[in-house]
Amino acid sequence: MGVMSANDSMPPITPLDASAAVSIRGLFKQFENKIAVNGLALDIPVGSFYGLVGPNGAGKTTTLNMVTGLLVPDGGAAMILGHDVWRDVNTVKRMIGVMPQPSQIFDRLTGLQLLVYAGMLRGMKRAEAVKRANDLLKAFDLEASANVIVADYSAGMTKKICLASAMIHSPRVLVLDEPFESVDPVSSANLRDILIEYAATGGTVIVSSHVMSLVEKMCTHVAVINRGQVCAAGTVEQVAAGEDLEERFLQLVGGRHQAAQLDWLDGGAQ
Ligand SMILES: Nc1ncnc2c1ncn2[C@@H]1O[C@H](COP(=O)(O)OP(=O)(O)OP(=O)(O)O)[C@@H](O)[C@H]1O
Repeated sequence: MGVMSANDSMPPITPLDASAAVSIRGLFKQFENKIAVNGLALDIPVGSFYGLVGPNGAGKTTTLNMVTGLLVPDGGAAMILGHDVWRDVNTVKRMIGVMPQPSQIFDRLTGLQLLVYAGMLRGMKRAEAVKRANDLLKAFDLEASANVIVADYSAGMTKKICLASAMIHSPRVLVLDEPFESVDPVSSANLRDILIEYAATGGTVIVSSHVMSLVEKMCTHVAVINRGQVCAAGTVEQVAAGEDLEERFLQLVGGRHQAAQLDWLDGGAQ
């Protein structure tokens, strides 16, 4: 093997894939002196259930915010179903459903009102929005709380109403940041079924999650993100490479250290 020149270490830049649900090249974002996303490239096929995993601060949320047109990148390009995200942001926003953070919703509305509002905001007629809102409340086990204001929901219920509000306009791509956090096992199994069926019928789901067992169980594909770059991506089987996905994740991102470093903790002994 010859000596590597600077050019050898730079991967060739392949063009954006217009047939992908999401195609990203050279995405870059810096906050003051912190590089959050560092030349990230990824293709997410249509109909896939794609997991984004990575340690805290790896750049997952920053990437998703840029790809969904919520945050302007410092460099790079992204396409959703063939449309350039920043040149054509309104078209892109019509095609995607982004789960809002609980702090971003109008929580003085009831669950039903919030969903109808989300539907009408996307241009739906009130009657259709009400019908779909009721279907979603039922699917998400929230029927009994339809007329309760969202501020009085538990954390898991709030998460579910946020997810429902991202789905009401039947988007072609769903982008979900930590959708299962605080959601109980029964609800999360129901949500999983809804999302798997949505992907099986041609929708694309992108989830960021720290729960490796869930990613392994429900995702068709996974990308491991570390320090603002993709360090492995492909089908779950390809990335796991014959091992448990969590084990593989730990190998890829490193960072395990000895618990003994906290010897003062000492089981709480005085
Ligand atoms: N608005 C901001 N201002 C300054 N730094 C930021 C901002 N947003 C993110 N960062 C920094 O960018 C890096 C990537 O953050 P990001 O939220 O994208 O990570 P993440 O992979 O989603 O992490 P987590 O798994 O903990 O949610 C972190 O170091 C974070 O501190």
